[in-house]
Amino acid sequence: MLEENSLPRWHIYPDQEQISTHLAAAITRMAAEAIALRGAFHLVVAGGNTPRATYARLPSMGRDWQRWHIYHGDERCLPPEDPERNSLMLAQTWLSQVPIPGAQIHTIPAEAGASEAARRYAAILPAQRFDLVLLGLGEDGHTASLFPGHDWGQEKSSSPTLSILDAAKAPPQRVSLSAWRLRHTHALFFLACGSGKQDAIASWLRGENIPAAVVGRGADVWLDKAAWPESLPK
Ligand SMILES: O=C1O[C@H](COP(=O)(O)O)[C@@H](O)[C@H](O)[C@H]1O
Repeated sequence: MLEENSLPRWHIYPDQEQISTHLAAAITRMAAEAIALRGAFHLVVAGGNTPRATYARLPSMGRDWQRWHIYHGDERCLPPEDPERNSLMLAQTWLSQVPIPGAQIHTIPAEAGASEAARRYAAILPAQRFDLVLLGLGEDGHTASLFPGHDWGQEKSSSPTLSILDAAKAPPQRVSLSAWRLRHTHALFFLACGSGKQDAIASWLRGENIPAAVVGRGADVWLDKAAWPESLPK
């Protein structure tokens, strides 16, 4: 269970190849545990580029696909066929190759615009905790589409989905699950690879008020050596 006040656990791997293999194995293990305990696996997926290699390993490692339910942590407000859509990346790397029922793949209808899509997505989210939330890390410390200097929806009373109209990273219009909804989960993983993530990791370790640190209290953080700040011991 996610501890409100505990520190993250840092898991450092030599390279992205190894991290992807171990992370895909951990996801499929958690799926098997959730299915054995609760009959289903409710997973929130990260967008961006970093998780591609992990997702590409899942078709050959996962099983019981009929019991998987997929949600997005965030989406960019672009047409569904735009190469920058997180849903397209997920379909191309993983979901088109496995028999998860279409009704259990919950894409954010971001092409409808941020406000409308956030409103519609809030209505389909389950009341119970997710089993696993997988998140990425932006170079500025953002996670999902929760950006520094914005409202992250940390309160239980906040809307579970947020519409973002002026994101610091393109495209400016996005939809994100709130910080509270992302933390309403049995387990929380972050994935960060590459030297571009060093500054964000250093801010997190210094205890700065960045979205990843706020959402990631008590999380497991999977990273490669290149993402670990050079000034700190590995
Ligand atoms: O814009 C986004 O950025 C983060 C990080 O992406 P990456 O390409 O650096 O891995 C991602 O986790 C988020 O889902 C995405 O929409």
